[in-house]
Amino acid sequence: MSELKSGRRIAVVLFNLGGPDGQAAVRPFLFNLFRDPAIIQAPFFVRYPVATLISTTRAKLARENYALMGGGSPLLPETQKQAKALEAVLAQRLPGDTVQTFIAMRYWNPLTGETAKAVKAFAPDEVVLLPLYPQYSTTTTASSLNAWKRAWRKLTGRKDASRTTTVCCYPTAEGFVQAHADLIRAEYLKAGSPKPARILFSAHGLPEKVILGGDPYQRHVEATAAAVVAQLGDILGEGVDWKISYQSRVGPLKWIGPSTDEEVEAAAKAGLALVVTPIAFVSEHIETLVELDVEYRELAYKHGGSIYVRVPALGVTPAFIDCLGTLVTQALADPSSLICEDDQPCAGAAA
Ligand SMILES: C=CC1=C(C)c2cc3[nH]c(cc4nc(cc5[nH]c(cc1n2)c(C)c5CCC(=O)O)C(CCC(=O)O)=C4C)c(C)c3C=C
Ligand SMILES: [Fe+2]
Ligand SMILES: [Fe+2]
Repeated sequence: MSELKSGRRIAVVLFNLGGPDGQAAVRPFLFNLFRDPAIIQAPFFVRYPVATLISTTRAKLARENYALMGGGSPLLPETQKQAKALEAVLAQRLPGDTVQTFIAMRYWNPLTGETAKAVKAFAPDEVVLLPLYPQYSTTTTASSLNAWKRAWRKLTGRKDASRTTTVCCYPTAEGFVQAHADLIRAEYLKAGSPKPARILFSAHGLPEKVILGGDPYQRHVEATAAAVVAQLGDILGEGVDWKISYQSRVGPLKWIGPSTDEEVEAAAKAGLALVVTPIAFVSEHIETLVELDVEYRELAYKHGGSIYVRVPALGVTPAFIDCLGTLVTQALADPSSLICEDDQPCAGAAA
């Protein structure tokens, strides 16, 4: 029997939010985002007009911001690089199997339904769902996984011969934490080890009511930051501290805090060098390249800050890709090993 015949066909589906691929896509992308019940918790007849209104009013500013990155979001090309790198790692680790990675975006191409068709055409024995959201949230992870479940069920119905395994979250996974710590240390040293300094872990925010409703995201972000801090004993301490803050607030609701803009302003006024690290995004996109690199940098300088260092997103950092590879092989070997790491199960654990 040939190696291929005896091996499994394994589809690994990477999930992310997606971003507009050009100026014309900005409004429909925003519409898709705001009509998602995971983002706006209201009945359809309210959500639809609200999505139309917000996507129309927000589109102008959003287009200007996407124009700063060449017109559209780099999220898909960045995710494609991660998918290729992961495929190479898995080809080495699972030499008897045929592994192919796929990308399913929630709000722009390649949309989940199209990806599900491509995965079906691949005829997998195993499907591993791997959200590129290390910290679980109903607004991201659950929304993406639910969209997948709907699309996959519609395509395969009762004839699904494959087994699906879900990696629900990995806020303190070893290689993920190590990759963050190494990147932070490298940037801090490159800046000349300034003191006094603050490492600011900036995560995408959420409306407070989402957290109060039981979403584990903030708890997961805090767990990630604590795990990274535990690796940074050599630079933290005398004259160097750390804090978590939340960015990218949208809409009139109260969001969790402290907000990154307030923290940047406060640190700059206090004469602290800032080392800002995106802790909940695993690739570069509008929230890192515009919000962190342009808006908050300007804010820091405006308030007297002189050193503002931005730590790159993880991208294809080998320790991170290796960690994704481990999550996939663990999922294949023992799906029950994928319980949430703080022993408080999140909704995705049973998916
Ligand atoms: C941890 C990741 C993310 C969470 C949690 C999240 C929640 C969330 N986002 C919005 C509104 C917007 N998000 C937008 C873009 C965007 N957000 C994330 C990640 C998380 N969002 C990513 C990866 C991106 C894509 C960036 C790109 O390059 O295209 C946008 C569009 C940009 C803008 O207009 O600012 C909006 C709007 C809400 C309301 C929310 C939770 C309720
Ligand atoms: Fe989880
Ligand atoms: Fe967002």
